[in-house]
Amino acid sequence: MRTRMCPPPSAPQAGTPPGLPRRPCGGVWSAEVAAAAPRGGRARPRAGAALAAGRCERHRINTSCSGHWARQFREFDSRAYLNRESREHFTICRERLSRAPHRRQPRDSRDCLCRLSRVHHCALRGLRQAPAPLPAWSCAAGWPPGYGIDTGKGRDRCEGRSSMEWMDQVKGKGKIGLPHAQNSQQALKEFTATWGDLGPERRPGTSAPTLFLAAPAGPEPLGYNGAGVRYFYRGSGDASSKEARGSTLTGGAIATRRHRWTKQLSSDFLTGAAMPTQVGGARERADAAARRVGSCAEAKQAPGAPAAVSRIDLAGAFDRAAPQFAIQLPASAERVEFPDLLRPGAGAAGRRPGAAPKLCAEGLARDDSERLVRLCISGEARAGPRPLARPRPGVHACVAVPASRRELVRLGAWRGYQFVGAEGGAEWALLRGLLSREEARLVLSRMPPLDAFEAKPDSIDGAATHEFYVYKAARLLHRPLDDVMRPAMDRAMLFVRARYACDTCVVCFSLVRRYLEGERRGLHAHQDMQASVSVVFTLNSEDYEGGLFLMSNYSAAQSYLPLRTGDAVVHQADLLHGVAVSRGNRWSWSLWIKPEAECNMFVTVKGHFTAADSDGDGRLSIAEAEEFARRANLQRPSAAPGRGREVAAALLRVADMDGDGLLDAYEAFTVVFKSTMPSMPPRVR
Ligand SMILES: O=C(O)CCC(=O)C(=O)O
Ligand SMILES: [Fe+2]
Repeated sequence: MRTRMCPPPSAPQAGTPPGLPRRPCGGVWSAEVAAAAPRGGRARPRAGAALAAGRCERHRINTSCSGHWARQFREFDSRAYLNRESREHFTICRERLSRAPHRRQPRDSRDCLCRLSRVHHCALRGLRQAPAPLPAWSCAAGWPPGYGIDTGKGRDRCEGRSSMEWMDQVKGKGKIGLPHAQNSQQALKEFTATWGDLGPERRPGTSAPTLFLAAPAGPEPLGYNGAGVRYFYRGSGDASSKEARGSTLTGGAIATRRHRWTKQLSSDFLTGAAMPTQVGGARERADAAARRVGSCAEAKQAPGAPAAVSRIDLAGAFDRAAPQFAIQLPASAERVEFPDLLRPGAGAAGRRPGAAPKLCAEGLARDDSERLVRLCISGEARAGPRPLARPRPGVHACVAVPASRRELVRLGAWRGYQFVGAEGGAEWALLRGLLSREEARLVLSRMPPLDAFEAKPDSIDGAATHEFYVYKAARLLHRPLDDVMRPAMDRAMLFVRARYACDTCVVCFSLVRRYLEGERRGLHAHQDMQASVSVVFTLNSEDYEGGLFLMSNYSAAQSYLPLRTGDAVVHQADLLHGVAVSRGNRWSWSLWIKPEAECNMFVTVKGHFTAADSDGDGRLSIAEAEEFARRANLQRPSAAPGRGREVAAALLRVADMDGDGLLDAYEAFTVVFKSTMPSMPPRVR
């Protein structure tokens, strides 16, 4: 291990404060270091911080130079939120430095460090000088212009918050950077009002979208998730590949002009794990990762065990940074025990044994118990894409069930329990057995054939929806299902009308979703922006593991509601939720409820679409899109009056998800959908 200083540069150094040695790797000491330097002594900033801030200081490196260099470089490259200018600058720096005097293989860690710090320094200088500053709203707490970087140490210049946390807050609550918005609904409303400004050509100085995570000059393709929140692309380590720009920040769907919608695991944002670096194959990678998570998280009924006992096999590899899994508490469970959590060496060949974990909490899960239980399992994980050199102790898996309290509810002749809770400030209610078991059985028995289900790209993840509509825009489409669903729907509406100030609310959409093995395994975390109130019924909890999860923000752990067949979850558009099924086939039935006038809008939009589609081929060309935009009164703030073609071009750019240059009805509806969000009626009870 060496601790020598870099050789002094031959040129005299300007700007070296008295009391400090000549700066070893070129440049000047930062004011911060100078201030921290003891009189006549030498500053000793922490090595990591010093590197990240571009200072060169005594530093010990105990690893091979090239490996260390490469690792640091990769980290910097992938973590920095670079806008285009910074990225170019960074690339130039990298190239220049690779041709610089240090080009020869570094002889030791000292040379390595010098080169490393020079790259950092150069790149950071580039960042500071980036001509396109981040807009003021990029961080409410005042992220200085031109400086948007996460050093990988979890800190940035955004008032001490890591940019990760900051992003989190933006995505989860929509509050940061939105000085006028009181809540995410309002924020998103403001956001969607600027829909026309989506697009790569947005320039600084134009009116800023209210919820926008990228520098205006950032990598071009932008997309938004189900909540209407736009993400920008994280810089990729592979600068040579344009496709690599598709590597995304986190959860939700990303749409680009060039690429179809891609899936993304939400967990990788915080952990940095399983971060796909290229769009090509991102879906496959996400699927593989989902499978990995699924396979490690099995909650099984032990063969021959009494029905009340459930067993968890932590099998296979799981994400060491954020292993998560869900179990369904068996409906009949009185006591839930996990006697054999991890059997060392058991299972698939090549699996590494882990130290036996211990149960840190156990819970009772009686039917209709006062609260839903939460179970945690602690242990040490050795599994993973690469075994950990030193397993980390601590809680590695939690069967997280949101906290709740139980209340008795009467809805007409129906009497039952509701569990109420809140996740990330968004309230939910679980109505146990709002649909009776018999009704659930009838619903399943009347299910239309699989090919009658829609397979359009889902607005959340772009994959086939596999959903069947019983009502669309309040119009009944399938009587056989409605006949058996109606009593439960009426009960749900009694509940909704009593709980929310929404007298004119109607069931605007009623749909069944299926999550079949080999077909669809889940739905990314999202908010239901298409409904004022959503009601989701569980139709067959016995047949699958996993299910509906809630999240308090996009980086938070998923907590699973222990739903049983017939249970209904009622929530509003602010609840972040998704679906993950790790085994079996799942069916759910959702009601999307909104004020009648807002619901009728779909009929109006459909009328506009049909009227604009002059050749009747079901798809709008740019000329037809112009007519559609005019009729639907879609506006683009920065477009001059009378510039209809410009509006239509922006509309196509934003809405044309399959990139065929035309707008089909689904694409047109989606964009209108997102630009006209429902109100969120206040809760009255
Ligand atoms: O299938 C479910 O349980 C929920 C579906 C959902 O969240 C949605 O369609 O928005
Ligand atoms: Fe949803």
